[in-house]
Amino acid sequence: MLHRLSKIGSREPGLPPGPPTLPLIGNLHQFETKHTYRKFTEWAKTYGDIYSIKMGSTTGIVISSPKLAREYIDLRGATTSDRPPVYTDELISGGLELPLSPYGPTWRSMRRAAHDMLSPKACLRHLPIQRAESAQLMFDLLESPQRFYTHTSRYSGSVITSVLYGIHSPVYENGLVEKFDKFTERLESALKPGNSPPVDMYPFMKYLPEILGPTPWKTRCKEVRKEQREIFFGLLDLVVERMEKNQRNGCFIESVLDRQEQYGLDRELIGYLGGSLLQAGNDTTAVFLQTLLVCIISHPAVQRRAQQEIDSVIGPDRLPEFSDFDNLPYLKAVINEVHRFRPIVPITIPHASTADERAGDYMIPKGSILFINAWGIYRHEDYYENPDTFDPDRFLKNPHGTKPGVDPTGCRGDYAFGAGRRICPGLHLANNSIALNAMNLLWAFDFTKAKDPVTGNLIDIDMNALKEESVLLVPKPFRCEIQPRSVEKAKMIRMQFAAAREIFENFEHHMSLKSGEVQ
Ligand code: HEM
Repeated sequence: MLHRLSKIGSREPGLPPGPPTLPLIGNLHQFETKHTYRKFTEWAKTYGDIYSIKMGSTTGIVISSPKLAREYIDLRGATTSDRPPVYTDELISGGLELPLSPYGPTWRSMRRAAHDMLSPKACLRHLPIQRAESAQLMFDLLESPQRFYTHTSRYSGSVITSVLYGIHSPVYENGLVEKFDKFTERLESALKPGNSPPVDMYPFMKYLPEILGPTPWKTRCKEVRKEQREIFFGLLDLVVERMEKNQRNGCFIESVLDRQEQYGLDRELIGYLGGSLLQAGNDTTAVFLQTLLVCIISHPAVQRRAQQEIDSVIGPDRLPEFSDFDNLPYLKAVINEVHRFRPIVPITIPHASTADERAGDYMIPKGSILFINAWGIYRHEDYYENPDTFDPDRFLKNPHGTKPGVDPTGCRGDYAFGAGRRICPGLHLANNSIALNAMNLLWAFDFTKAKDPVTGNLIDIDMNALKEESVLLVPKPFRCEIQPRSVEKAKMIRMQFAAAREIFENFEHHMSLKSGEVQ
């Protein structure tokens, strides 16, 4: 027994190398949960593209090159697509939230249904919603530019509530999107590793506190579970109610309810399927758009060049169309560079292995946690010239943005969306939103640093100021100036927004239903 205890935390023979460990805790003392991606990237410079860390008795394998991500995650999907157990999530959602659910039949049924809404072809059907919502985003920015933060959040949330539940969210404050954002903060706090004992690494701790006294972290999980179920199943009931009143609008949950036997999903799973897509898709696009703004305001020459390209292809007399994006190589390069420079989920969501695997001379044991270090991949000096510099041109010189002569195996622009069988299923929907809004916003507005009212000096944006509580890299709200580029463009935006009413009406039936607290 003592011998077994003394081995906890130490690196077993055959594992890839890694930082020195301490008994019982392994490497846990060496990284804070807040900026794990930075520590993981620093270690990759010392221990290589694949190394191991110990977290108690659990083994973590950190992968920090495109080649190895392809080899171990993409190509070995059959054994590297599980998720590590998260006890707090089990208490909250019983493992039914798609992004954290174990790799198995339930995950497969949910993922198959999600694909029917999120495949590239299905996403073309969602473009009218995205166009209308983007028209509202531009209108909102004309009316109250200083609230660009909540406007982008409303955009992102309203697209996903419209596509999933057929619910347009016309305002942020006191509406469904704000309610859900606030709930997400409570959920993230309940799931945050430091906010509960490390029960996943030391499972006996699950039972200890109950013997010793109150367990506020468990109480918090129960409260979050109750709130989550009220939201998820409240939204599901709203769709059912609307269908009973013959007020269908072709949303995703309607089609899942129509085909629930074919998908093998009961009411419980449909509730969690819709809810987890809402959870995963609600704020991610907004965070990307906020990050894009941070980057272009801090790099005015990049903004000017993207606007010049848009002006030469689209001109001042019409708004951009989705099809214009193919003719805007520099804007595409800017978007790729934002994903590379600041992947908003910097170590993606950890995968877990379900069988022993060999990695060259090393062993990856079954049950290891696999970290795809997207931040480290995109900061890899063998692959990228000056990786810490924001430079969209790298993607014009090479489709992967890499240095000349680099082996392109595994090089992709979308590690920000993860890898393998768990890769983000929302990436096509997100990419369409990003393309549309990047074109619209840069066609319509100039984004500049704010001026200090006293000194008149321009106020720099601190690119490293991030919201502490989120698991995503979310820029802290920052000050900036947003001006329409001409009076004529402002007029066109107002007309486009007025025309969008026709689309929105179809997604506002819920406002006449009795469960009308959803706004
Ligand atoms: C810029 C926007 C987005 C980014 C950067 C992003 C990023 C990610 C990442 C890194 C993962 C983990 C992948 C892995 O485990 O390898 C993920 C998973 C997921 N994302 Fe996204 N995402 C975005 C937008 C969306 C949207 C709009 C939706 C929904 C419509 C969505 C739904 C999901 C779901 C359901 C999963 C879990 C997949 C699974 O475990 O099988 N995401 N996303």
